[in-house]
Amino acid sequence: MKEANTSPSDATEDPKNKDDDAAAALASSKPSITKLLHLMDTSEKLMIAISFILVIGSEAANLLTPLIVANAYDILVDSSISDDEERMSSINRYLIIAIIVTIAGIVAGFLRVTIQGVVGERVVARLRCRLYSKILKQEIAFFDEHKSGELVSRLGSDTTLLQTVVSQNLPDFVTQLIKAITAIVLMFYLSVKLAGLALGGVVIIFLLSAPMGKLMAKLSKQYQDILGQAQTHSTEAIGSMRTVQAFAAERKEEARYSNKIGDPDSIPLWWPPKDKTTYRVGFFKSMVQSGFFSFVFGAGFGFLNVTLWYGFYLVLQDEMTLGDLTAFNSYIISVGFAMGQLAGSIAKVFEGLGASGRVFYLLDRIPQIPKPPSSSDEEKDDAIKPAEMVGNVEFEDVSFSYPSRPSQPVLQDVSLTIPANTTTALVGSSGSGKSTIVALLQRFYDINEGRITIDGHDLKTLDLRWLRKHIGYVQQEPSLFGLTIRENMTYGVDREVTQEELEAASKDAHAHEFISQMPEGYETLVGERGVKLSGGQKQRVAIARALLTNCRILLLDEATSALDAESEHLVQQAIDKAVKGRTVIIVAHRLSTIRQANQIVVMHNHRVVDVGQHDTLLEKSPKYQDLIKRQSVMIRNVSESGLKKLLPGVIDEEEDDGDR
Ligand SMILES: Nc1ncnc2c1ncn2[C@@H]1O[C@H](COP(=O)(O)OP(=O)(O)OP(=O)(O)O)[C@@H](O)[C@H]1O
Repeated sequence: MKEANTSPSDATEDPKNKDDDAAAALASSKPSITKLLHLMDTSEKLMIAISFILVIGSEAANLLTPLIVANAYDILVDSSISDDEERMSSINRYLIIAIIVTIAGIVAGFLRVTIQGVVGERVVARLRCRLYSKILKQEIAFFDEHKSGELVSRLGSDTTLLQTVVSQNLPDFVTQLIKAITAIVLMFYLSVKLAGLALGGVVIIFLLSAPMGKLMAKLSKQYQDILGQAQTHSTEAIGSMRTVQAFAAERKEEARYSNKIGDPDSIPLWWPPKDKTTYRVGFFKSMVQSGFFSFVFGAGFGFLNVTLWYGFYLVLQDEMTLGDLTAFNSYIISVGFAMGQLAGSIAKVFEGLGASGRVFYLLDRIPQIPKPPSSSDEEKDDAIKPAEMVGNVEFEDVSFSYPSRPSQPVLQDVSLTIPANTTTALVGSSGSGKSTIVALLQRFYDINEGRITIDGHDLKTLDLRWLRKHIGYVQQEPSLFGLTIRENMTYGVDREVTQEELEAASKDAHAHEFISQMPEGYETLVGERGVKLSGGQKQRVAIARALLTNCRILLLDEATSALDAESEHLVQQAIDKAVKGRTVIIVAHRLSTIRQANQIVVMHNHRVVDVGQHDTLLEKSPKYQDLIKRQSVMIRNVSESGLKKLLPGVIDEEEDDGDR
C-alpha cells in the first residue's frame, strides 16, 4: 500500500505546539485563484465566458447611452437647424435609440447576473461536497487535532465566502475594470486634455485609498478568524448540552462565546471595546469602510467639479461641444464609481482568497491512513482484499504512541495471539492502553513499531474498506445518529436488509422487545446521538448494528458506567449471543464478561503483563488479583465463597462494614 504524504501540520513533533501548528497550517496554505477556477467544469467556464461577453454588452450599452444623448444635446443647441420640428424629430430618433440600447443593456445585465449566480451556486455545492468528502477521508489522528467546530466553519462560512468571490466579487472586479477602461477610452475620444486631467485625479484618489482598502481586507480576515473561534466554542457546547447544563455551566459557555463575540451592552456606543472580539474588529471595520467610501466618493465628486470647470473652459475655446462635455461628465462619474467598486471587490476577493487558503488546505490534504477507496478507484488500488476473513489476529512486538503525543508511549512491545472464533478480554488499569488496542486493530492509527496481522496479512497491506467492513465495533458509549432505529441498525450495511433480518439481529442483541414496545417501533427517531434511548438500550442497538454487518471480528468496549441490573443482564445476554462464531476482543470491566473469555490479557503500564484464563490468572497473576480487588463492580459478581477464598482480607473488611 502506498505511504501517505505528510501534511504541513505533522511537521513538528512538539505536542505543546500542535494546536498552534494546525492553525498555522490552515492559515499558511497558499490561496489560489487558479485552484478556485479549477472548481468549475467546462460548461460553467463557458457560461462564465458568455457572462463576460454579456458584461461587455451591458456596460457598452450603459456607456454608449451618454454618447447618444450627447448628440441630442448638441442638436438642441445647434444654431444651423432653424426648424423646431426637424430639431425635435432628430432628438426623438436619438432618444429612442438611447432607450433601446438601455433596455438591451438591462437584459444583458440580468442574464449575466443570473448566469454568474447559478454558476456560483454550482461551484459552492461542488466545493462543499468535495470538502466534506475530504474531511470524512482524513485519518482519526486528524480529528484529534482539529476541532469539529473549526471544520464546520470551513464547510459553512468559508465556502460561502468563496461562493461570493466566484459569483460576485470576481465578476464585479472584471466588470468594473472593463467599465473603467472603456469609459477612459471614451473620455480620451471626447477630449484628450480633459481626459488626461481627469485620469490623473482618479489615479491619485485610487492610490490614496489603496492602504484603506488593504486595511479593510485585513480587518475582514480577522473578523472571520475570530468568528470561526466563536463557532468552535458554540458547536462544542451545543453538542454537549447535557454536560453543560448538568454542570450549570451555561454562564461559563456564554462567557466563552461572548469573549469572542464581544458584549456591546458593557461599552458605550461610541467607544471601541478593548478585547479582540468580532465586535471590536467590526467596530473598526465599519469606521475604515465608511472612511474609505467617504474618501473615494468625496474626493471623486470634488475632483469632478474641477474637471467640469476645465471642461467649460474647453467648450468656450471650441475644443469640445456641450454635448461632449455632458457625456464626458457621465463617464467620469462611471470611472469614479467603477474605481470605488473595484477597490471594494479587490478587498472582498482578498478576503475570499484568505478563506480559500483554509479550504484548499483541507481539499489538498492527503490522509495519512487511506480511507476506503471509492468504487471508481477500486481497480487502481493495490491493497489486498482476501476472499474471506477467518479472524486470526496477531500483535507482534507492537509499540505505539499517539501522533498528537509522540513522546508518550501508549503501547510497548505488545505481543498477542488471538485465534479465530475465540473471545479475548482485555483488562487492566485505566489508561493502560486497552481501547488503543481496539483502535489499532481498526487501523485508526498506524503503529510505530512491530506488526499487526489478520490471517497472516499485515494490517497495512489490507484494503481499509474490506478490513473495516469485516470488523464490528461497539463503543463504550455507542454513538447513534439522529435517525430512526432501523436506519441506525442498518448504518453499516450496504445491502437491503429485510424486516426478518432486522428483527433477528435485534433479538440476538436483546433489543427487539423494547423496540417493539415503542409506538413507532423500528421507525422511532432516537434523537441526536441517541438521546431518546437509555444507556443500555443504546448499547443493545449498537450491538444489533454490529451484528447486522456479519462481521468476523467483533470489538466491544464495555461500558464502565453502571447500568441497572436489568439492563446489565440484557446487555450481557446480547454479548453472549454476539460472541458466538466470531473472534471477539472485549475491553472488559465486568467479571461476568471476563470469566467467559477464552483468554484474558492483563495490561499494566502500557504492556501486556499476563495472559491466561480466569482461574489460572487468579492464582498466578498479582496484577489480575489486584484488579479484582480494586474493582468493586466486579466483586459484586463473584460468588461469596469464591471471593472469601480468593481475597480473605478484603471480603472480611467489607462484611464488617456491612456494605456488600
Ligand atoms: N486520541 C488520543 N490522543 C492522545 N492520547 C490518547 C488518545 N486516546 C488515548 N490516549 C492516551 O493513551 C493512553 C491509553 O488510553 P486508552 O484509552 O487505550 O486506555 P484504556 O486502558 O482503554 O483506559 P480506560 O480503561 O480508562 O478506558 C492514555 O494515557 C490516554 O490518555
